[in-house]
Amino acid sequence: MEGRTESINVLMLPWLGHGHISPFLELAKKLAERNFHIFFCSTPVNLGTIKDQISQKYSPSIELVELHLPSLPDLPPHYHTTKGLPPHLMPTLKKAFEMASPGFHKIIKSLRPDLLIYDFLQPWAPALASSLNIPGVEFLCCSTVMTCFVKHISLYPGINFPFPGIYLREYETHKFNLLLESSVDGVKDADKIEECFKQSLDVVLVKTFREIEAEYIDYLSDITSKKIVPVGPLVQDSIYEEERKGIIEWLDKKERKSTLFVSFGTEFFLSKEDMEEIAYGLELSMLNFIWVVRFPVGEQTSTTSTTLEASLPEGFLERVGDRGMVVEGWAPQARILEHSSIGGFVSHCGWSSVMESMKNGVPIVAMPMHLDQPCNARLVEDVGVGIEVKRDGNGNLHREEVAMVIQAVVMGEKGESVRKKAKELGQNMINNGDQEIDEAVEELVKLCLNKNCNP
Ligand SMILES: C[C@@H]1O[C@H](OP(=O)(O)OP(=O)(O)OC[C@H]2O[C@@H](n3ccc(=O)[nH]c3=O)[C@H](O)[C@@H]2O)[C@H](O)[C@H](O)[C@H]1O
Repeated sequence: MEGRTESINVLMLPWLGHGHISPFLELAKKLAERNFHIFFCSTPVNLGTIKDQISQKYSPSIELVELHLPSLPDLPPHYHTTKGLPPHLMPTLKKAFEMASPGFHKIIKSLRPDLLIYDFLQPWAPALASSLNIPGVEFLCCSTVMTCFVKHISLYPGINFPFPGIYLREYETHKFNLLLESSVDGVKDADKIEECFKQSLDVVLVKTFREIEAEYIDYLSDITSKKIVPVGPLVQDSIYEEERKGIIEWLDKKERKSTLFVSFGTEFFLSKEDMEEIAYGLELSMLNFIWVVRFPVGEQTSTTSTTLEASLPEGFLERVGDRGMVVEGWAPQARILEHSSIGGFVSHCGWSSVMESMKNGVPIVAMPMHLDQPCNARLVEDVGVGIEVKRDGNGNLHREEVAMVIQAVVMGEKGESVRKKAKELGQNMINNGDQEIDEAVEELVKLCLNKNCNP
């Protein structure tokens, strides 16, 4: 395949969450660098958040294609994304996405790409591609350990998962079962996920690398008929954001590895109880911290005076003073994690956050909330690059445990091996470069050759 002259046209359709859009965009950039032409399809509001990230270098090879969702009551266009979506509207967004399949059919018929790369929740996309004799390949943005865990349970109910380091705590099992039961219009998400996996042609692409997930990649290949192909960590390059420069200037004044970054992704909103225990835990830890606090769009404050302060313990901001910074809504996470003052990341363990922390050699204070995050947190501890904050038997956080784990990870003796392993793994990730993506490209080109794509 070396020196392939003609480009391969790929249509990409990620799920509508930033935690999916971002990895798909990073994959698009890697493929564009290797003579692929990408049509990146999502809703206007999602495309609006990434268009500035498609620099001159990529703009000829990555084209944005708008997918218009039907306008449903309660779901105006700025809600056609999971970013900031009030949680109760998630089923409506999933329904609207389903209803967009005729629009997607028009797009794929007019573009006639050589290949479709799709996500985990829309089996109608590969089905439409297949009806046009266009091969479809799934790209999973979550951890392979999670995919493995779910697949094992569905194939071998009652049999222990063969990796003892990965398990669910009692209080997580209920949420996990609800996740498996969640459905839209009577069709379970789990069935759509299963169908998407099944429809993927020969291979399934996964956002990971063998140093941390080889055993799960191999096990998943063994128990399914698919070749599981890692594409690497796909960690986004940090971009300078003028409007956030105050955050970097604040960090510049902190000592090396003295400061915690605290963030829980783009979809999750902390409960009042968790918010309180995390706040007191940060206060008790006596460490510097920068904490991203988010509220569903529409509940955000017009100033930082109302919802934000009302959601923090009384006098908290005054007591922590310049030791702490609370940022509402959004922070330049990639830039913060690469800053020399950062000594730990209090994270929900969303998969992109885990990859970014690892690549920057920042140890993780794991605080999983839901979805794949508990499995990701177990993996973080198993790999040895973080320590999890344990909840009590009812799933409640306690400030003393939060403070104790934070101190251990950032400076304590117990966290010394974690800090060392995090640094070592980050260095390896940098040294390994794009090893996985080159092998994945070989697989995609082979697939196209075999399917008479126009390579
Ligand atoms: C795949 C799946 O999608 C979701 O992702 P979510 O957005 O929660 O978290 P990440 O995967 O860390 O993705 C979040 C991404 O947003 C970036 N970011 C976030 C907040 C902010 O203030 N600034 C930023 O730059 C961050 O750098 C990362 O790239 C689910 O939770 C799930 O657990 C996860 O595995």
